[in-house]
Amino acid sequence: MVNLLDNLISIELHRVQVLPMLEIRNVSKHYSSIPAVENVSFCARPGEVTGYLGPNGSGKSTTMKMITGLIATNSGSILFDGRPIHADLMAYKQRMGYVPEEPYLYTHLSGAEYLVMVAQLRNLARKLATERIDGLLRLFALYDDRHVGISAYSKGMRQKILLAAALLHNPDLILLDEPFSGLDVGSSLILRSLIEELARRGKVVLFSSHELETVEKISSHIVILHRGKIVADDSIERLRALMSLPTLEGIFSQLAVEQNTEAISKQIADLIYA
Ligand SMILES: Nc1ncnc2c1ncn2[C@@H]1O[C@H](COP(=O)(O)OP(=O)(O)OP(=O)(O)O)[C@@H](O)[C@H]1O
Repeated sequence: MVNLLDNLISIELHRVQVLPMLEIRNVSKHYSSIPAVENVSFCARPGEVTGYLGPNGSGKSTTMKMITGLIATNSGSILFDGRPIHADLMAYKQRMGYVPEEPYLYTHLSGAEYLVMVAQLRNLARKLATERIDGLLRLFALYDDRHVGISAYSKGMRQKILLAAALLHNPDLILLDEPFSGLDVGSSLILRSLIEELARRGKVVLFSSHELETVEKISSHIVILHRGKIVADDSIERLRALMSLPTLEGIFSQLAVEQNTEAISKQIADLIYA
């Protein structure tokens, strides 16, 4: 009986250990002498959607870029699956999909050509790549425009290409920096469900957004940054209970909005009428 219990515990421990987890430990970044991110620590777990929030300039994109390995930290460490990401950055990048805030695309390529290039960089087998690219282009409603140059794509179409490129290799870690930017209502609803579905299937999903209603609907875990520092790191339910506030907007306003928004809007209107 004891042996059986030991075995069960060891199987459970093993199961817990093999689940990939993203850990940010005391990470700081400054540009020249200006601090952008200060001593930030949090975890994003598989099966959860972690919403990363903060006002403009609070350090969200800087954190995302450090997690991708695109920019270096000044201090602290970032671990995935228990290993520092820089221990084998190439292997880590094969497991990561990233949608950047700015759409850096080769606009002289068509949507299909761009995805083929990404598939090659990801070392995807040709047949698998063709199937996935065709499927993603159809599902993102880009198939009819697949041979059109990206320079002629709308903002939303470019965003969908970025999303397809980030998901093509079925990554374990999905980093989405304002992924709803430019998407129409239908596409946003698809992306919302997709984020939830990918988390349900065990992916680690970290996404930043200013759309608090969406974040509230799909995130199980909320991290809020303010001036480069973490001011909240908890489940949405616990944040609501702890702060006795019913909505994420109320919680966010209390923790991270300093301006008197009504007064400022009135001042702007008064200014242009003067
Ligand atoms: N390349 C850079 N050089 C110098 N300062 C930078 C650079 N990138 C970001 N910063 C500064 O770092 C701080 C954090 O910027 P960051 O882009 O991470 O904020 P953010 O939370 O993503 O903002 P937003 O919501 O507006 O996208 C800001 O003060 C910004 O001016």
